[in-house]
Amino acid sequence: MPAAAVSAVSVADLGASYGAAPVLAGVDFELATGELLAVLGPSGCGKTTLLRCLAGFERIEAGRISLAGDVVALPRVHVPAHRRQVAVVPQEGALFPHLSVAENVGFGLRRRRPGRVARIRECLALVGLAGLGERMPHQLSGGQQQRVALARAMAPRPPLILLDEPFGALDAALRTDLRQAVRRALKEDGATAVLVTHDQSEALSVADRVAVMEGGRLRQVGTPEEVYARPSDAWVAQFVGEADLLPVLGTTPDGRVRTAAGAVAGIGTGTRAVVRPEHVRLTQGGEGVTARVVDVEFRGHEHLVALELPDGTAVRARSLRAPAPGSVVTVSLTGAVALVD
Ligand SMILES: Nc1ncnc2c1ncn2[C@@H]1O[C@H](COP(=O)(O)OP(=O)(O)OP(=O)(O)O)[C@@H](O)[C@H]1O
Repeated sequence: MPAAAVSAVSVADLGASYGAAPVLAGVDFELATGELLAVLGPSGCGKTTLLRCLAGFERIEAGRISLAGDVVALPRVHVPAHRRQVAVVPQEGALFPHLSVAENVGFGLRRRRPGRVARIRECLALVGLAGLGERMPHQLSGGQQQRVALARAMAPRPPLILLDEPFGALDAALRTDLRQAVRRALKEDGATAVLVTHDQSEALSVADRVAVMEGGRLRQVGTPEEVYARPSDAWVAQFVGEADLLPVLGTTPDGRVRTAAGAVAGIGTGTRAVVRPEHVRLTQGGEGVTARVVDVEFRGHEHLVALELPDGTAVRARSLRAPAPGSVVTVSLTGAVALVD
C-alpha cells in the first residue's frame, strides 16, 4: 500500500485576529502539490490576512497550518517567514528597479547554484518573456512586470506561491490575457499556489478549486464548476456569478420544480431555485410565462435583460437580441438549477 499523499498545504480550523477584532475563524482546506486555489471574497473578508498567515507574517490564534507535512503554525508555534520559504507575488510586482529582469528573476537563487542561469531562462520562458532578461524593469509594461514578479517567485521552486490580487492594477483586457498566462506558467512548472481575488470571473477561469470566503469564514471550497453550478448557499450563489433566487412553488409530476418563471430540473434540495441568466430563455409567444422587459444592459457579445414576472418577481436573462424595454416577452427555463434554502 502506498503511503497516503501528504498535502502541500493543510489548514485546519484556523483563527486569527487583529487585537480584539476576529478576522478569520474555522478556516479549513487542503491543497495537493501542483494545485492552484483561488480564495474569492468581497473586500475586507480576510483574504489578505489568510495569505499573511500562510506566509508567516501573522501569528495565528487557533488551529494549525502545515506545509508539506511540517507544522509551521499553531497558536504557540510560529515558524518565521524566512524559514517557510513561501513566495509572495504582491498586487504590484515590486521588482528591484536597479536590477535587470534576469537578476530580478535570479534574486532568490544562490549565486553559485549550478544551473542558475538555465533556471532564470526557463522561468522567463514560462511566463512568456524569453529574451527580455537584459531589460530593466522600467523598460517593461505593467503586465510584463507582473510576469517577471511571477518568474521571480517561481525560480527557487518554493513549496507554495501566494498571489495577492496579482492583476488588480491592470486594465481589463490585460488582466484576461495575463491570468491565462499565469495559470499556464504555474501548471507547467508544477507549482502549488494560492491566489486571492475579489473578481469571480478571475477565480473561476484561473483556479483548479475556489474557496469562497465571507466574513472571515470559508463558505464553500470546490471546483469552479461545483461552486458555480452547485453553490452551497444563497450567498455563494449570488456572489459567484449572477443569480436570481426564485421561491420553489411545488413540483411537477415528472419531478421538476415549479417557479414563477416556469418549471425546471432542480439539483439538490432547498426552498429557492438559483436561476442564472443562461437558464432563462426568451421567445416571442409560444409556451411559457409572459414577462415585461424592465431594462436591457448591453454586454458587447450579448444583452442582460431584466424582466418582471406576472407576480412581480424579478429575473434576468441572457439574450443575443435586445428586446425593447416595456415590451412583453415569453419566458421559460432550461437546463438544471441548483436549489438552496
Ligand atoms: N493591520 C491590521 N490591523 C487591524 N485590522 C486590520 C489590519 N489589516 C486588516 N485589518 C482588518 O481585517 C479585516 C480583513 O482584512 P483583509 O485585508 O484580510 O481583507 P481582504 O479580504 O484582503 O480585503 P481586500 O480585498 O480589500 O484587500 C478587515 O476588516 C480589515 O479592516
